[in-house]
Amino acid sequence: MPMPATVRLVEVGPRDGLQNEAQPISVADKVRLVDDLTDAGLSYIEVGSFVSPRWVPQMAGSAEVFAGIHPRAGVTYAALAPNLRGFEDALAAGVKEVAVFAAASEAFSQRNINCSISESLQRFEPIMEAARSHGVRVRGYVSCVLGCPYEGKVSPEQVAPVARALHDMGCYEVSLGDTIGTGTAGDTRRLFEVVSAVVPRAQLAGHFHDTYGQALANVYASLLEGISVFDSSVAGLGGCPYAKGATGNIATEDVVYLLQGLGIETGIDLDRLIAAGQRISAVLGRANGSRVARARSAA
Ligand SMILES: CC(C)(COP(=O)([O-])OP(=O)([O-])OC[C@H]1O[C@@H](n2cnc3c(N)ncnc32)[C@H](O)[C@@H]1OP(=O)([O-])[O-])[C@@H](O)C(=O)NCCC(=O)NCCSC(=O)C[C@@](C)(O)CC(=O)[O-]
Repeated sequence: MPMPATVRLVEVGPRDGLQNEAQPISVADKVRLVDDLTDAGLSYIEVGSFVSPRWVPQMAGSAEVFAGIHPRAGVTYAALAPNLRGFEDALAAGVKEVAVFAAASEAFSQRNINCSISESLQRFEPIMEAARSHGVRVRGYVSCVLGCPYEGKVSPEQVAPVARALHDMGCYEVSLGDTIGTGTAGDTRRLFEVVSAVVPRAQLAGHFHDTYGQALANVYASLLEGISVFDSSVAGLGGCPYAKGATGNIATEDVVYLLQGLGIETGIDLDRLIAAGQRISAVLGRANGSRVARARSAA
């Protein structure tokens, strides 16, 4: 399988990254992060979520964040919507692209969105219908594709039908999430081999958390499988509120560095990206989770 010539990065730091922070983060700081990422050349930024504030308090101000950012032409600013209520709130906030999220494990589905996998898929149908009528594009996520915090090992055969269902209902792309970061490069290759039999590779994305330090290897394994879209988080921010012990996503800076070394263009300015990650890390009072950013900032 030839390596892709170009790669698109989906920046999930403002959403997947910040949703897991216990401390309050102001709307102004969130807006600044999104604007910094826009300036760094990211073409796709997941800005927030229209979910229940009881479940994920940190995403409560997402409409205000959307109102405050300075959108740039050609950049997609997206939000998560778990149900029709979330979709309608996103639409009212001017959101043009949403993501629905399912899981490959029943226990995670219950803990994350309070329903079974099949109920979640039924819940997404009215979102797809409303999205079609409003010209809103919908991306799909499957969580726990390589392991579940409650059920342990998850097989690619469990993932494939969920990915297929999202694709069949109209998600233009399905992102496969290693929520707890236990997957290895071998697991990742097999995952894409199996799932690509039901969803074309060009419509699959990789979403790797770095809990076990395998995320960059998993991106490389995915490239070998012809996958060309990856979710990542500036400064490696993040985790998942319903996956105890899960660390952040793979750091965007580290993926950009890997891709530059492979001669794969992303259009991202690494220096500006590092500056964005340093700024938000300072706001949060935590070490930058990107190895590249730490090395460059120490130099
Ligand atoms: C799905 C629900 C809402 C079900 O939650 P529920 O409690 O079953 O919902 P409900 O329909 O029974 O409603 C309960 C209350 O929530 C309200 N409500 C209902 N919907 C909304 C909404 N959209 N926005 C705001 N409020 C809402 C609703 O109005 C009601 O309010 P009350 O009458 O009690 O005052 C809840 O479980 C939820 O919000 N879950 C979100 C979980 C979440 O955001 N998880 C993190 C994102 S997924 C992730 O990070 C993984 C990913 C994507 O990154 C990939 C990976 O790494 O795996």
